[in-house]
This record gives sequence, C-alpha cells and structure tokens, in this order.
Amino acid sequence: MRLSELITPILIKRVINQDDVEITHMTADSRQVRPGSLFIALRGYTVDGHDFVTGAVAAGATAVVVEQAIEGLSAPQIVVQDTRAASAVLASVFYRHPSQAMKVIGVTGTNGKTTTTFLIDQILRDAGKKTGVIGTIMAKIGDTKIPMENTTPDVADLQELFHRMHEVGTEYPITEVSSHALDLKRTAGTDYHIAIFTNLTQDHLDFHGTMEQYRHAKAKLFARLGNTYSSEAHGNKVAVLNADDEATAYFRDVTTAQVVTYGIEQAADVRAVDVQVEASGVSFTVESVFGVERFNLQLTGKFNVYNALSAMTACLVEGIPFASIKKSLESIASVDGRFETVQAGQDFTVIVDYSHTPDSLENAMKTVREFAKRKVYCVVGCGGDRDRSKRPLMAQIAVRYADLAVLTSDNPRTEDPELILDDMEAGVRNAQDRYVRITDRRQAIRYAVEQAEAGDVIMIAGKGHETYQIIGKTKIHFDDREVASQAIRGEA
Ligand SMILES: CC(=O)N[C@H]1[C@@H](OP(=O)(O)OP(=O)(O)OC[C@H]2O[C@@H](n3ccc(=O)[nH]c3=O)[C@H](O)[C@@H]2O)O[C@H](CO)[C@@H](O)[C@@H]1O[C@H](C)C(=O)N[C@@H](C)C(=O)N[C@H](CCC(=O)O)C(=O)O
Ligand SMILES: Nc1ncnc2c1ncn2[C@@H]1O[C@H](COP(=O)(O)OP(=O)(O)OP(=O)(O)O)[C@@H](O)[C@H]1O
Ligand SMILES: N[C@H](CCC[C@H](N)C(=O)O)C(=O)O
Ligand SMILES: [Mg+2]
Repeated sequence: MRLSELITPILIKRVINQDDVEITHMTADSRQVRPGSLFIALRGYTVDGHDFVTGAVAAGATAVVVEQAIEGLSAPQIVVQDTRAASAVLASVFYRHPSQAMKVIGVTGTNGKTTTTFLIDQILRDAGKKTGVIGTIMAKIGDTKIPMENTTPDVADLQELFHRMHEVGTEYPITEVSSHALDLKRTAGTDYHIAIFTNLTQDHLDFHGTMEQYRHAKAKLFARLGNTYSSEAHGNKVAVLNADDEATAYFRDVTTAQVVTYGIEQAADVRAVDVQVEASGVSFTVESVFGVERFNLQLTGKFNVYNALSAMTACLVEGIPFASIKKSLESIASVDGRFETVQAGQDFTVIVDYSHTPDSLENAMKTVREFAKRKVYCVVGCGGDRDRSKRPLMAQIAVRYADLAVLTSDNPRTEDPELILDDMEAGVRNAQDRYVRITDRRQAIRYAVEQAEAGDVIMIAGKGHETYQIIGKTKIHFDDREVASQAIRGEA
C-alpha cells in the first residue's frame, strides 16, 4: 500500500520528507522491521520507541510514525500527537479492516478468559464453523499455532493476525481481551460481534491503580460494541454478561448492544441450577429461553459452570443448536493447565492449575475442598514485577483452604524471590504451623509430594500451562506437570 493512501484517514498530522513510498508491513518493534516496514514509535513503560527510529530505518523501514520529529532522518516521517491511537487506525487500514469481515468474539474478565475461548472454539468447530483463537496460551489460525508473548498482542500484530485469519476464510476469531490491551488501545479498531464478560475480581492493580479503573478498562469492550442495529437474525452485536457479578450493571449501562445474561445465583437468560461438583466433573441443568438441558461435564468446579454458561450463551446467540453445544462441552476432557490432573502412578491426586489471582485461587481451592476426603496441600507463589497487593491475600487463601500451604516462587522476574515470599508471608504470620516456605519451586513440589499420603490432594497453583520459570530476565524450562511427575517417580 502506498504511504499516501495509508495515512489519508489520519486527520491531524505533519509529514516530513514527503515521499509516496510503498509500505509492505507495519510494526512498533524495531526488531521486527524488514525492508518496506512502516515503523511506529510507541512510548513504553521501559523504553521509548523513538530511540529505535534511526535503527529501524537502517534496518529497512521505509517510513516512520512518531510523536516527535527525529533529526537527520531522510525517510518520510509522519508526526502525530499520539502514536498509539494512530497505529490503531493505520493497522486497520493497512490490513483492510479484517475484523469487520468476520464475527469477532471478545472475552474479557479477570478469570476464565482462556477457558471460555477454548470452549467456544470447540463448540463452533464441532458445528462446522471455521475459527481462529488469540489468547494467553497461543494464537491459532485453523490448525496453525503461533506462540504469543501477551494475552492480547500489540495492535499491529493483532490486526495482522485478523488479516491472516480472514485470508483463510475464518468466520469466528475467538479472542481474549485483557484489560491492559483495552487501556493501551491494542484493540482499538477491532469490530467485535460478541463481547463476553466472565468476572471482575482483584488483579493487575499495579497497572490500573484501583478496582474502579480496572472495571473501567474492561467496560471499554462493551462500550465499543457500536451503536447500530441489524434486521438479520444473528446480525446484531451482543454483550454476554454474568448476572452474578456486580460489574455487570455498569457494563449494561455503557453498552447499546443487546444484553444476554448467564448465571447461577441470580435470575438470568441462561441459568444453571442443581449444580453438582465432583472430582470427576461437574453436572448442572441449564434453564434458558433457548431450552432446558442437563449437562455432565468432565471439567470440574463451579467456576467452570460459569465458563460453560458464557460459552454456550454466545453460541446459542449465534444459532448453534443446544444439542450440539451439549455434545461439544461434554466431550472436553481438560483445558491445558487449567485444573489439569497429573497421573504418574500415585495414590493421591495432583492438580496443576493456572490460578494466579486471589479469586481464582479461592475458587480452585474451594473446588478441591468439595471433593477432597483427606489432607489438602497447596503449592503456590506470586509473580514478580506484578501486583504486590495480591501476595498476602493469595497466601491467606492457601493457608485457609489447605491443611498445609507450601509457599514458593512463580516467575520472580527482576524481583528478589525472598522479598516476594516476605510479602506473601506478611499475610499469614499468625498461622505459622499451617505453611512452609520453600523458595525453589522444584523443591516445594517435591516436598508436597513427599508429604502426601493415599487419598490426599495436592494443588499446584499459578503456572498452569507455562513451561518456564522467569528468573531475572532469563526464562528457564519449568513445567509443573513434568516436575510433579518426576517427583512422584522419585526422579527429581
Ligand atoms: C505493561 C505492558 O503491558 N507492557 C507491554 C508493553 O511493554 P512496554 O511498554 O514496557 O514496552 P517497551 O519495552 O518500553 O517498548 C516500547 C516500544 O519500543 C519498542 N522497542 C523496544 C525495544 C527495541 O529494541 N525496539 C523497539 O522497537 C517496543 O516494541 C515498544 O513498541 O508493550 C510490549 C510490546 O507490545 C508488551 O510485550 C509488554 O507486555 C509485557 C510483556 C507485559 O508483561 N504485559 C502484561 C502486563 C500484559 O499485558 N498482560 C496482559 C494480560 C494480563 C492478564 O489478563 O492476566 C496481556 O494482554 O498480555
Ligand atoms: N470463571 C472463572 N471464575 C473464577 N476463576 C476461574 C474461572 N475460570 C477459571 N478460573 C480459574 O482461573 C485460572 C485461570 O483461568 P483462565 O486461564 O481461563 O483465565 P484467564 O482469564 O485467561 O487468565 P489470564 O488473564 O491469566 O490469561 C484457572 O486455572 C482457574 O483456577
Ligand atoms: N497474564 C498474567 C499471568 C500471570 C501468571 C503467573 N504465573 C505470573 O507469572 O505471575 C500476568 O502476566 O500477570
Ligand atoms: Mg488467559
């Protein structure tokens, strides 16, 4: 695309070194620049993209978008007030608005996004729909898997993924939408067809400051569903909201899309009643305007009833038959690293779960307590360079629900692991006989395995599908499932 065509919709701009060069790629990361790239300088939290402009041009960028003109540069420079806002417009134009040509499903909320996208993907694929997925574990275009650094990528990468999905005939991109992404305009320009809210509980206060601002970030997804209506049966935008969560009233207020609710406790359009949680799965009856069905899932925990409800509501809204949804949901054995059991010949239960927030940990531990017959252990740590205020809370929850909590490390990143553990311990000082502190995660898992007897349950929380431990800036291979299996077999 010619530069002049690409930048036409940017109303307020100053162009330096005007030259109608051909743009073949766009990126905000100088390390991704190739000949023909448009490089966009973003001011980040650690560095300023403007410092990489000269390098980007040297690497082949044919034009740059900046907030401040760079001296001594011969390439065309588009100077705008806010490069983040401009990059959203440019990415949309460059990739020819792919989201408008598909039915994008966006899932936001503190917990349950990955699980919900996974469930929707399964239901839609079983119903013969062509899907794509973008989220924490990976992006998937058909059967091609692409590793991801963030849950929701930067706007240029996001639009490129949509473009690639559209090119192969995808009808439904199913995407996780993080609150960071909503605040950092990574999703600006994406035309969502259905927006789903899972729940709002404490996380990421390091980034958002207060729960109110965090809620506000999530609300943007619903506010941006548009303000027009269609006369087609499934043509309208829909907000799928959790009737049991307080934040729903706010999202209902900010959206003009039609709202369909799901829930357990409160009246809802799609409601689960008679919920039975077992170790082997959860069963419940759905009463809804779409019909009544009894579900027997292999997934367990009350929280997975919510995930199944939100996933099925979105699919019901899209006209997928109830029977087909039931068959798909019941066929799902597990979601990578979410309440995943480790079987290595032991006579106790070992569960690996991605609960890394107070709420998800509490849900996971409550679920364990619902079926545990004997002792419960909880191995848990808190990430470094992340929300400090959740650390004492997570330790308290581990201690409250487990007979013994093993406090340990989870991606300390650039923080001192001992100081993270001090933060956690600050929450449980009055319960010293209920926990041990073992900094090395491998040792911590081994300790729990050594303590466990027949019929006990060990919950290893926080890392789920992750296959690494980040210490400093280095990523080392570490997989809770692998380490637990080795410990059980006496290999580690
Ligand atoms: C706080 C935050 O969101 N940070 C994101 C942000 O990093 P940053 O602002 O520090 O960026 P930076 O490193 O200062 O770089 C600024 C600019 O210079 C560019 N750069 C940088 C270096 C270089 O050599 N060349 C270059 O061009 C960068 O590409 C960037 O455009 O922009 C980066 C590039 O897009 C992201 O990878 C990074 O996510 C980091 C890894 C992160 O930890 N993010 C978390 C907090 C996050 O976003 N999480 C949510 C999910 C959370 C959840 O739901 O639980 C997510 O969506 O993943
Ligand atoms: N609906 C839910 N409500 C509360 N907790 C949940 C729910 N679904 C899953 N969980 C818990 O949260 C953990 C993370 O689930 P999942 O990965 O689906 O969430 P996520 O929102 O994608 O998380 P992230 O923001 O880190 O990507 C699970 O391992 C489980 O313990
Ligand atoms: N998306 C979350 C993942 C946290 C996973 C946990 N293992 C940790 O490192 O804190 C985050 O980036 O905050
Ligand atoms: Mg996720």
